[in-house]
Amino acid sequence: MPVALLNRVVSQVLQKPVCGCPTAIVPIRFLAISPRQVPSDANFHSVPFSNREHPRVLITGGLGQLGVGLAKLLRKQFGKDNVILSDIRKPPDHVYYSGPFIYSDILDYKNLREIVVNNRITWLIHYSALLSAIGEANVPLARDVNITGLHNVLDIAAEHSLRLFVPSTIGAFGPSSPRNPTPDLCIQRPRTMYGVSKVHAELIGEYYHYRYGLDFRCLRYPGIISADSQPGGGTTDYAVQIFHDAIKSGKFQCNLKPNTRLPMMYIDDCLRATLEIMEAPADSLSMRTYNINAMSFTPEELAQEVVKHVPELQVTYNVDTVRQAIADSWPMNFDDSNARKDWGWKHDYDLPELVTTMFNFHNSESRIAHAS
Ligand SMILES: NC(=O)C1=CN([C@@H]2O[C@H](COP(=O)(O)OP(=O)(O)OC[C@H]3O[C@@H](n4cnc5c(N)ncnc54)[C@H](O)[C@@H]3O)[C@@H](O)[C@H]2O)C=CC1
Ligand SMILES: CC(=O)[C@H](N)C(=O)O
Repeated sequence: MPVALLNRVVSQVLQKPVCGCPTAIVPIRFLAISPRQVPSDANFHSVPFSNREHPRVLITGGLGQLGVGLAKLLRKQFGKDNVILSDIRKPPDHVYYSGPFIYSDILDYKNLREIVVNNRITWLIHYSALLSAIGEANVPLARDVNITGLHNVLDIAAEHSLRLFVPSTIGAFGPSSPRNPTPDLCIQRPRTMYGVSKVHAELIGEYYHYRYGLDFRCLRYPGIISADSQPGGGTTDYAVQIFHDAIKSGKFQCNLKPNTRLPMMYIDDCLRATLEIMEAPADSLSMRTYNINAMSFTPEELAQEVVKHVPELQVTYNVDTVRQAIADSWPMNFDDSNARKDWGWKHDYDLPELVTTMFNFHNSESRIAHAS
């Protein structure tokens, strides 16, 4: 590329758009600075995305606590065949027959690229990860999946002009962050591999946005509570387990201290927020990574609410030192005022509604089980 043209291109790239952030306005291939070393004349197979068309969505790590519910929500909105779930695990029957499923290991760059190309993907929701507690139990694997896997996803998303969503977490903060409340922008020095990998995801995602024009969007989720899916090895898992144990045995042994306060959210709010940030006009986003919040409670406060539905519940405490140390370094309350201001984020579920909804779900499930 001649120097004069290159200079013009670079100065265009650094122009400030309406949202106030410099965004690349020419395709990466013209700059010949693609994130992977691909030839500058390569055909990227990118499909122009028009607002009138439904997006073609790929969800990685889709068989965990959140992916199946998100696929259901997105399929309602965009059509069953436009949303592909993927994972390295075998899907249960009800998932396999509910819409497209494909094997995808995010550590296999070529396979992931092939899936994106062959299915004309325009949105990528990157859910694969090892969560906080399980990540501490297997640090090398957590590093591979959460960091190397993310690099594959980022490069493919940049090369194919995808809109990319990567969730971050309250775990991206650490003991030196302000904990009550924790704002969007503050010191982030997490002490887990999970947290370190998520800070890395936030930073490199934003870097790709400014450097290559990648449409990167990121929400920091609190601990998510769901009725019909199991958590995958995190510090906030107790807040899901208590419902199962209350119904099954009337006894619950909590692995965090009774006064451990953490931000939490019901899954429906979390999935709706994810759809909303993905659909938000780019010029409404003053940032690319937002805190979102709904409620904040301790195990003791949750148990008091659960006892209203299961009065005989007995709660004991047997503290897991690894999880407790993680929880003690995380935010107690999350400040999500920027999300509320910029793109209208609003949660629906506070603690009482959450608990009632969880019991309504479990009661209807057990009625179905008894009837059949
Ligand atoms: N569930 C929660 O409370 C929160 C979740 N998040 C984030 O949301 C995302 C989804 O979370 P969950 O569904 O709870 O996680 P999960 O742990 O339940 O599921 C993760 C999935 O990733 C898959 N996976 C692992 N290695 C893989 C690989 N090499 N290739 C492809 N897939 C692989 C696993 O098989 C699993 O199904 C994660 O990125 C997590 O960090 C953030 C904050 C809170
Ligand atoms: C809050 C999270 O990111 C997750 N649930 C975990 O506890 O690791």
